[in-house]
Amino acid sequence: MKKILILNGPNLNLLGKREPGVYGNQSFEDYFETLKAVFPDVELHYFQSNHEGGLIDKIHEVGFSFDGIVINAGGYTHTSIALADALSSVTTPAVEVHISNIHARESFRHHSYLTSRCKGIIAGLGLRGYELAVRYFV
Ligand SMILES: O=C(O)[C@@H]1C=C(O)[C@@H](O)[C@H](O)C1
Repeated sequence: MKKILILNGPNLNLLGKREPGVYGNQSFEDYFETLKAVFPDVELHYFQSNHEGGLIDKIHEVGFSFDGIVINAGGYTHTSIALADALSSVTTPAVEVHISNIHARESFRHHSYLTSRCKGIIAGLGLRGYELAVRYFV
């Protein structure tokens, strides 16, 4: 059975309440239940942290045994060389996801330190982007 980690960064614990016009009105916990039903034969794991080091530790934890990482690093996408290095340090491939279209937003969101360390990026498709990213690995 394929093992996939969905890794969410800062402020994504507030999905459903946080800027619903941008990020939607569904919590990730609710969405994750739907996602597990879409992929009954995949071992889906979900971890969220508001702390850069917590995200890095999780990448180290799964990065030599899991089949894929789906990462939405939130704001750390645009700032974290350490997270980019963590993705480069492990063998598990990653797909980057953003709920919003970061290229249609403020210019500071247009650059990602992570994309060059990922197989690809899905942005602007809402929570559906996570499903599409998991589908890449199964
Ligand atoms: O669209 C998203 O999921 C990303 C989520 C965030 O929290 C922002 O900091 C990013 O800039 C965009």
